[in-house]
Amino acid sequence: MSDGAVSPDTSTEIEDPHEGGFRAHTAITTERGGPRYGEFSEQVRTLMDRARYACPTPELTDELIDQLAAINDKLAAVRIDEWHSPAGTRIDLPARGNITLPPFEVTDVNDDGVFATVTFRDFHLGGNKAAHGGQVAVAFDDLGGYASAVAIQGVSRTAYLTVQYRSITPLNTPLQCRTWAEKVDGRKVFIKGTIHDGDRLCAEMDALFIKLNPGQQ
Ligand SMILES: CCCCCCCCCCCCCC(=O)SCCNC(=O)CCNC(=O)[C@H](O)C(C)(C)COP(=O)(O)OP(=O)(O)OC[C@H]1O[C@@H](n2cnc3c(N)ncnc32)[C@H](O)[C@@H]1OP(=O)(O)O
Repeated sequence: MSDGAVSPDTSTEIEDPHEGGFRAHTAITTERGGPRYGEFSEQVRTLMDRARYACPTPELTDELIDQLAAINDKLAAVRIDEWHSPAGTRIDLPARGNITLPPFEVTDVNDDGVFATVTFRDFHLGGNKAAHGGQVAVAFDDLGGYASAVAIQGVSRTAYLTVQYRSITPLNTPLQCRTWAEKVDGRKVFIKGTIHDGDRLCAEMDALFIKLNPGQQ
């Protein structure tokens, strides 16, 4: 750490023996970042929402830059590796606490796949109040990876992922996402997915995930 500051979190920055690019033994947690980490994530998302639609005066922009720079300095001082950060490992929070994903809540995992409620926010705007197509693919990639992990009980990477955009995917609306393994052929896991707004199909996914070999990055 360049400024000599020592964060309590960095004490957990230990090398974890692992089998590939995605670590099979990434420690999931409900505690990292403290009991209010979910509120912190929500504030970050709200910041992105507000920034997306804000038109600040030049004076307010100056003020915000200073405030955000101060916040960024505080966060830089507690930077940690991806395997131990709360973002991505807090399984009690929407999208495992990963603020880069459209927030989703997994509601069921069973033989029919992974079922989740996903809500695209203001900052996922593509245009005319619809979600950006790339953000729809992000949701599918993560929840498709989840379905692949369930199917093979291991880690995989996306080889391809195609999305058919069937109708507008609305913002700020809880949507029903389902992803499931259609077929497993050796290391190849063929994944399908849908996102619905009620009865209306918004988008469909067709993807191939490849199970990583031991030691594969
Ligand atoms: C409670 C907590 C739950 C936690 C859940 C966590 C979920 C997290 C979810 C996060 C999710 C995030 C996920 C992400 O974001 S992953 C990030 C995005 N993906 C990547 O960066 C992947 C980049 N590509 C690669 O690394 C390699 O190409 C891979 C690993 C994919 C395959 O290279 P590898 O050298 O290993 O394998 P191979 O080349 O011998 O191929 C093997 C077989 O596959 C067939 N093949 C390969 N590619 C294609 C293709 N494009 N179309 C059709 N077929 C294809 C191939 O013909 C062969 O078939 P066959 O000859 O055997 O029949």
